[in-house]
Amino acid sequence: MSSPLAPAPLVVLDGVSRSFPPPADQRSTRSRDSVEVLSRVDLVVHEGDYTAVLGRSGAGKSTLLSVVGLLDRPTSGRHVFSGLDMALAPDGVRVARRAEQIGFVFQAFHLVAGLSVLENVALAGLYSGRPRSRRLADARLALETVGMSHRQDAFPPTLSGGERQRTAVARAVAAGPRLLLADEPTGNLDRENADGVMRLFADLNAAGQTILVITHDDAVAARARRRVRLEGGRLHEEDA
Ligand SMILES: Nc1ncnc2c1ncn2[C@@H]1O[C@H](COP(=O)(O)OP(=O)(O)OP(=O)(O)O)[C@@H](O)[C@H]1O
Repeated sequence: MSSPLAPAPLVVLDGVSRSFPPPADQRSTRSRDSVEVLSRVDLVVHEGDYTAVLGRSGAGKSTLLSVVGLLDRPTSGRHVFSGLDMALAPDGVRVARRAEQIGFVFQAFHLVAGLSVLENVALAGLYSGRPRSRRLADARLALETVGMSHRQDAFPPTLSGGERQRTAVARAVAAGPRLLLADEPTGNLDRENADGVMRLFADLNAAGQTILVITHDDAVAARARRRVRLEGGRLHEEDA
C-alpha cells in the first residue's frame, strides 16, 4: 500500500485499449472487426521517472504515445494525467493540458524552416498564452541547456541533424512541461548524435524532468531508468 504522503502518479493508464477500423482493403474480404492495437494496457508514470517503451514496428508505440500525449483518446479504459481523468475530459481541457504540461520530440524534428532557432524554441508556451518576452527568456535558457546558444540566430535548414534535434528538445522543454514525450528521437541521427541526444535526456532527467521515450532501439532504451515492452497489444515490464 502506498504511503499517504506519496505523490500521486503523473500518468495512469488503467486497462486502456485503442482499436482502429480494419484497413479498407480488408473490409470486404475479411473480418469487419476493428483491430485492437492497445489491449488493456496498464502503465503508471511518476514525476521524475525516465521510461522507455520498446516494441517492434507496428507494435503500437506511436499509438500509445498519442494516447499518453492527449493527441488521441482510448477506445476504452481510464487515462489519468496530472490528477484528471482525461479519457472523458472535453477537448478544450485536453488541449489546454497538452499545451501547458506536455512537451513533444519527434523523429523528424518538426522545426519551422523560416524561423530562427531562437524563434522556433520560443514557440513553446505560445498556445498556453505566455507573453513573448517570457517565451524568449525561456527559449534562451533552454538553448543554453542543450548547448545551442551559439546557433540561436541560425535557421533549421543550415543545422546538422544533431543540432536540429537538440533545438527540438529545447523547444519541447522550454515551457517547463511536467512530461517530455519522445517518439524515436534518435531515428534520424547517426550514433554519435544519437548518443548526444540521449546524454541530454539523461541530464534533463537528472534535473527532475519526467521522460517517456518510445523506441525500437535497445541502445536508446538502455539509457532510461525503466523499460517496458509493447507486444501483442499488451505492455510488459522488461526488467526490474
Ligand atoms: N489512425 C489509424 N487508423 C488505422 N490504423 C492505425 C492508425 N494508427 C495506427 N494504426 C495501426 O496501428 C498499428 C500500430 O501502429 P503504430 O504506429 O502505433 O506502431 P509503432 O509501434 O509506432 O510502429 P513504428 O515503430 O513502425 O512506428 C499499425 O498496424 C497501424 O497501421
